[in-house]
Formats: sequence, C-alpha cells, structure tokens
Amino acid sequence: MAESQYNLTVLISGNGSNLQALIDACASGALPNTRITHVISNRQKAFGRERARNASIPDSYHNLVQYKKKHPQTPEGIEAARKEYDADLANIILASKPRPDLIVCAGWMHIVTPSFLTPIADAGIKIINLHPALPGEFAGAGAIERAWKAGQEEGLKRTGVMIHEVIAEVDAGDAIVTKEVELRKDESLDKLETRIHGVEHGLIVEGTKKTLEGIGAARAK
Ligand SMILES: Nc1nc2c(c(=O)[nH]1)N[C@@H](CN(C=O)c1ccc(C(=O)N[C@@H](CCC(=O)O)C(=O)O)cc1)CN2
Ligand SMILES: NCC(=O)N[C@@H]1O[C@H](COP(=O)([O-])[O-])[C@@H](O)[C@H]1O
Repeated sequence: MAESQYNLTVLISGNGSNLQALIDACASGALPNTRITHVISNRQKAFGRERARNASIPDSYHNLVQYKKKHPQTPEGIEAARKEYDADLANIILASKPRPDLIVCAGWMHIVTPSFLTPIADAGIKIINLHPALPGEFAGAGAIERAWKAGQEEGLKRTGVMIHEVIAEVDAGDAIVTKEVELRKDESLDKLETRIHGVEHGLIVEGTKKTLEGIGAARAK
C-alpha cells in the first residue's frame, strides 16, 4: 500500500527556528513522507517567512491590523476583529490545495478563538502547538522568563517544553510530548533560553511525527 503523504501548514510569528527544524526534518526524512505546504505568519517581517522562501515553501502574511482598522477600537470592536481574522485564517487554510493534514503552531503568538478552531475541527484537521513550559505551568506568552524567575527567586528546580493539542483554553490542550529542562541557579536568562530552544527544535519534530503517526493509524482503520 502506498505510504501516506502528509501535508503541514505551519503558523509562525518570528525567527522561525522551529519552522527550520521542521523544514530540515522533512528534508532529512526524520519526518517521513511529510512536506510543509504553507507557512502563515501574523508578522509581516517574520524571518521565518524568509526561511520558508529559501525552502521554496509558499508563505503568506495574515495581518490582524487591517481587521482592527475595520472595527471600533473598543473591546467589542477588537473582539469582532479577532473573530473575523480567525474565521478568514481558517478559510485560507481550508481553501489551500492541498489541504493540510496537520497545523503546527511554531512560535505562533496569537491566541486563536473558536472562529478558527471550530471550522478546522469540523474539517478533521488537528492543531498542535509548541510551548516552552510543562503541562499546567506558565501558560501564555513569556513562559521562559517566568520559569527563569521562579528558578532564581523561588527555587523552582525544573521547567520544560511541550507539544500539545490546541484548544480554546490557552496551552491547556492534551500534551503529546514533553521534556523537562533543569533550572540552574545563577544561570542567565539568555543561557536558559538557548538550552530551551535546543530542546524545542527536537521536540517539535518528535511531537509532529507522533501526531502524524496517529493520523496515519486512524486512516488505516
Ligand atoms: N486558543 C489557543 N490559541 C493558542 C494556543 C492555545 O493553546 N490555544 N497556543 C498559543 C501559543 N502561545 C503559547 O504557546 C501563546 C501565544 C501568544 C499568547 C498571547 O498572549 N498573545 C497575545 C498577543 C501577543 C503578541 O501579539 O505579541 C494575544 O493573542 O492577544 C499567548 C499564548 C497559540 N495560540
Ligand atoms: N507561547 C509560545 C511561545 O512562547 N513560543 C516561543 O516562541 C519561540 C519561537 O521561536 P522561533 O520563531 O525561532 O521558532 C519559541 O522559542 C518558543 O519558546
């Protein structure tokens, strides 16, 4: 039976070093029969877009600012803009050919709402996210710095990295893979970030591979 081919859409916001880990894993076969068919950034100047172009992967910029300009600058207006933005993001992904088998948030710094999650789930597409913390700890942005401070000031002994399923509650979806990272007294934040990023680059491949294996097994039933 022909091996399944898996298509990934990768969402980014910045440097794209985790995207690069996925690009390299597809090329090396560490992610077998897998290709990244679309990279979407919510930041126009994200270097990860250049990484995509260098790998001949289509990339696009999905700009929240243009949505906010169409709505009043009130909490209700901003919520309406985010819902519209998220619904259009889902439409863009669902209209892409080929459609992704899996969406990977690789440093995607935007909280998605059910306007995105529901149509993607209805299409049977999973979403996974890289988060530099362990399940139930330091949800949200700035997790590494918060863990570093807890290590320096409260004696926390370890933090970690996880790949988890994306649900409406931020960083609360089921963990797919996790890896602990030791916190070292008097270590600089920069040095901890470097160690954590190194763990991320391996774990995002491991978590993506495990998720795709599950998708393949479900297909085979
Ligand atoms: N509904 C969900 N959305 C997202 C999840 C999730 O689990 N559920 N994971 C995040 C990634 N993430 C941490 O891993 C994260 C990213 C960004 C933020 C955040 O506070 N973003 C702000 C804007 C920050 C900025 O633009 O610089 C916001 O969206 O208002 C929290 C957590 C991906 N999304
Ligand atoms: N809440 C998610 C989060 O904080 N993700 C962080 O974004 C970075 C993206 O780096 P990259 O653009 O080089 O892959 C990652 O290093 C990760 O720690």
